[in-house]
Formats: sequence, C-alpha cells, structure tokens
Amino acid sequence: MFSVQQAQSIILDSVQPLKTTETVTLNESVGRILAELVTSNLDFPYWDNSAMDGYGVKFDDVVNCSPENPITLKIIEEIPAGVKPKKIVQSGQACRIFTGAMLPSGADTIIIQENTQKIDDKVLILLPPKFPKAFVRHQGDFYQAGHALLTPGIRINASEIAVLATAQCPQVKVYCRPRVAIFSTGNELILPSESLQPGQIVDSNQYALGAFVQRQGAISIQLGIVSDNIERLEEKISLAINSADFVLSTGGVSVGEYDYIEQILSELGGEILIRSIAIQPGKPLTVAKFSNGCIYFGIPGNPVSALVSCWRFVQPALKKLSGLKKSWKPNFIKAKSCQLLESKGQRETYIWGQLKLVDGEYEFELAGGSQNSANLINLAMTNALAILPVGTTMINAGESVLTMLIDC
Ligand SMILES: Nc1nc2c(c(=O)[nH]1)N[C@H]1C(S)=C(S)[C@@H](COP(=O)(O)OP(=O)(O)OC[C@H]3O[C@@H](n4cnc5c(N)ncnc54)[C@H](O)[C@@H]3O)O[C@H]1N2
Ligand code: MOO
Ligand SMILES: [Mg+2]
Repeated sequence: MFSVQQAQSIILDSVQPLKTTETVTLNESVGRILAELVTSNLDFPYWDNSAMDGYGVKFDDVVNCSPENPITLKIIEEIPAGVKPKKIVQSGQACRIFTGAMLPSGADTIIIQENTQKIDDKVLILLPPKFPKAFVRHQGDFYQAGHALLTPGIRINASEIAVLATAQCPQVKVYCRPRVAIFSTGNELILPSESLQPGQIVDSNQYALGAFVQRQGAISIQLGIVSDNIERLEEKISLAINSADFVLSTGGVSVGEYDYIEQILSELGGEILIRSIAIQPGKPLTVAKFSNGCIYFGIPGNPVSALVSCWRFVQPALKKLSGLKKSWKPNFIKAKSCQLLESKGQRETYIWGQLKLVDGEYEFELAGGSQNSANLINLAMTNALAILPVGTTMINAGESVLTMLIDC
C-alpha cells in the first residue's frame, strides 16, 4: 500500500502533457490552456492619451498658477476619444480633451476639468498640476512591442482574454481538451429515471464524476453503467481506453467476489501502478497505464471515496495532462477546527466540512451527520476536507488542522 505522497508522485510521473493543439476564437478560449507564445507589434497604451476629462496643456505654462492668479489659455481644439488631433499645442494654448483621447503634440500634461473654468474659447487654469506629465498615459508604459505578452501553458481567464483582444489576437492556439471516459460498474445500479427495486442503488457516481471532469475543463465521455460481468467490463474498458486520455470507472476495485477491475486491466495489458493507498476514504484506488498512454483510474464505488479520489489524485493529473505549465497543487489551507476530529490513525484521513473565514482566521466546521464513505448526503454543501496524517488519531476543537479546498 502506497502513502498518499507516493501515490501522487507515481500518478504524476505517469502522465505526459497533451501535445495536440487547436485554434479557437477569443470567446471560446476561456478556461483553455495557451499553447503558444503571444507577442504584439503594438505598444500598450498604443499612444499617449489622457487619463482624465480636462485640458491638455504645456506644464511650463501652468506650473505657477493658483486660484488667486489663474493662467488663461486659448482652447484650440476639442479631442474626443477615437479622434486624431489636428493641431499642435503651443505656449499659451490648450486643447479640450477627454478620457482615453489621444494627446496632441505640444501638450505634455492634463489639467482635470474640476480645476479649470471655461469662458468661451478660453480656459482658466486655477490649480497647477502636481507634477509634469500629470494624468498622461504614455505610449508603451504598460507594454512595449515585441516582448512576451503571454507564455504557453497558462490558463486563459478573463484578464488574459482582455490582453489577447488588446493585442488584436482574435484567435488563439490552445491545447486540446483532455478526453476523460467515465462509467459506473455494478449490478445494483440503475438510472435516476428508473424505478427503484429492493437492493438497487441509483448511480450517482457517473454524474458526480462527469461534473468534476467538466469543471476541470476536460471533455467527459459518459459511457453509462456496466454490470459486474467480465465480458461486458472487458468490452467497455477496451472501448474506453481507446477513446480517451484518462478513464474513470467506479466500483469493483475492492476484494469482493464481483470486484473484477484489476484483473481485467492486467488481462488487457495494463501496467498496474497502484493497487491501494493509505487514505481514508478511497483506499482501493487502482491505477493502470496502457501502451497508448491512457491512464486508467479504477475508483472505489463508495460515493465519497469516488469524489475524494478525484479531488486528491485525478485533479492534479488532469492539470498536468492539460498542458498547464505551473505544477498544480491542491489548495491547502491551515484552519482552526471547530469540533473534535477523529481518525483511526492508520490511513491519511480526509474529513469533510465547511471552511469559513471568521475575523480574518480560517475555521473548519465539521459536516453534521456521519463521516461515512457512503454518506453522499452530508458531503453536499461542504467546501473543504480536513486532513489527519497517518499516526494522528484526533485533533481537538480549537486546534489547527490542514484543510484542502474543494472547488469543483
Ligand atoms: N472485505 C473488505 N471489504 C471492503 C474493503 C476491504 O478492504 N475489505 N474495502 C472497502 C472500501 S474502503 C471501499 S471504498 C469499497 C470499495 O468498493 P468497490 O470499489 O469494490 O465498489 P463496489 O463494491 O462496487 O461498491 C461499493 C459501494 O459503493 C456503492 N456504489 C458503487 N457504485 C456506485 C455508483 N455508481 N453510485 C452510487 N453508489 C455506488 C455500492 O452500492 C456499494 O455500497 O469496498 C469496501 N469493502
Ligand atoms: O476507502 Mo473506502 O473508500 O473507506 O470506503
Ligand atoms: Mg466491491
């Protein structure tokens, strides 16, 4: 049995980032991983422009003015945003200018209109600027043409899309989304729409894992429910490993009569990397690698075990597969536990609850009800897992505990 750390390393070492790319529009690029270096031949700001509504002047003309001794300048032109100035501002002159409008030659400073008084075609400057070039946004202040703007391997979010638009990149090259096949195994499973017979269970894992995969920005290929039948399972597993980068199946990985997954993975030529991990819940996670590069995650059937396995092990692997350069780690946060947290101490134990910021300090509130890997009910509406290391059997209320944020 591997430790959580060992299992994480084995899994990450077995994953190779995807190389295939596609070109998408800006709107389609949200959440995708950039696959090219983005540069621009434009400076940003594109040209000197005004940061305020007011008057463009020469600093030397107005530096000594005051409310008692205002300076009068002649207004030679009005420059709204989007218009190229026609005139050059000379000494004794000003241009009326608005936020974002191009600064004309000759003007080097903006006086905000609150500090002026307009009389016909003249303006009185009542207060001097605080410094030369006040309220001017200079060409190239934020970015100079030719430098790297965005580097490959980053996730494209709102702020990166703004940069791409500004750099006039209407299309962008991104890595293809990882493809993840998902299916549930078990004779007892039915669809949410079917009528429940004694002994049966509604398949919730398929939907939970589908949601998890989609929130990762990957494509989920839902392959339904497979009964605990060796031939059926072999067929489905073969199909899955040939149509996806990762396969997530749930159930059939423990030691029971109907737990066939590991045996089938070996028969199909998979190299078994992991059989079990010292984690609670999620101990029987089975991981195999196939010669086509596909990684198979045989995930325990208990619904909480299934999601904890995804958050703790599949999520970092999917991030690496996706082409994300910065190695991704779960969001670990230290918090004060509000309740007594208990573990048998033999496996790294993950306890679900709510992480809250109270008066600037994180607090972990244990979920009400039983901490049982079949209890999918009280897992809902939690946002974090408290982690008790191997050897720790309790953390008292008020003591510090490491937690892991669940954000998908
Ligand atoms: N003798 C032992 N028994 C078990 C051990 C063990 O070490 N020795 N390990 C336990 C642990 S820990 C786990 S976790 C489970 C793992 O079980 P399997 O992966 O083999 O899954 P199943 O046996 O098929 O089902 C377990 C449980 O989960 C429910 N389930 C299964 N699939 C779904 C689904 N798609 N949606 C909702 N619920 C599902 C199923 O009905 C069972 O209750 O094994 C322990 N046993
Ligand atoms: O490890 Mo199992 O996942 O406790 O129920
Ligand atoms: Mg079983």
